[in-house]
Amino acid sequence: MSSESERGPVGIIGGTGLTTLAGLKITGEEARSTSWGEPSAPLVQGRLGHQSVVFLSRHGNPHRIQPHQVNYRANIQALYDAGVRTVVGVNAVGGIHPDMGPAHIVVPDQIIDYTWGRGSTFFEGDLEETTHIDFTWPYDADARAILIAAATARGLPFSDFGVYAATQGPRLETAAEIRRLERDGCDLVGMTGMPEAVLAAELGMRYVCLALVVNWAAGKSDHIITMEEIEAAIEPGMSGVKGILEASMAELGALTPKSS
Ligand SMILES: CSC[C@H]1O[C@H](OP(=O)(O)O)[C@H](O)[C@@H]1O
Ligand code: HPA
Repeated sequence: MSSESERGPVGIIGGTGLTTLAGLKITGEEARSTSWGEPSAPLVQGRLGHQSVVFLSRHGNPHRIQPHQVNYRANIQALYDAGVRTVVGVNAVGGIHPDMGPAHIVVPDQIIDYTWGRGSTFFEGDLEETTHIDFTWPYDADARAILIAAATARGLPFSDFGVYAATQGPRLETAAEIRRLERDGCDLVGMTGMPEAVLAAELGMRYVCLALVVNWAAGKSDHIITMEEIEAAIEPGMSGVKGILEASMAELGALTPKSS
């Protein structure tokens, strides 16, 4: 744990249904440029309770950037440059696991990357050495424990495990693709979990995913997936997500940076 005066801001990357963070007491806004390009939106600085927070809307504000076109490197680099060393990535997902239907909240413990063609590493160009980071546990254990405790205390429909399948999008999956992901051991499906998680790891940041199930994945219900269904699940579900964020911010902010 670090002392109050040493604390940097906690980063929150909001996704679908979380373009802005209600409850964040905004103190400033900063348009940051990075050597990887422009992040999706200006960084919004503020406080959740006593903890300073930097909020970034993954798909821009308004929501307009497709999942395969997000500049993940610029987003993570901009947060790093703003002093963020712990990041919560909030994701809307489809549920594959039979217990993970709409409104369920999950703190996944693993991820499988099915994306392609994205800028997925900072180790590129004319470098002096090769670097292969360990990525056995893609999500930070301490940050996971904090979110899990907050979700448990609030009595929300919630799972403290799950394998997130990161697909390319922007289309949703076929039923056969979902059956394949299930055979692979995936519990949830979304389009943005990678390379966000690995880029944070490459910079030595703590990264954790807080996922809200907004629909049954393709073929897991008796109907096709509609945006109306997703929008209906987002509003109530995100209020639970915000409650978890508020309840866990101080502890997340007190985590010692991994690479200090
Ligand atoms: C049908 S909504 C798909 C959209 O929602 C998720 O976004 P995010 O992870 O940023 O919350 C998913 O990955 C897709 O981008
Ligand atoms: O069913 C889905 N598939 C991929 N991404 C998603 N994001 C929300 N729901 C889904």
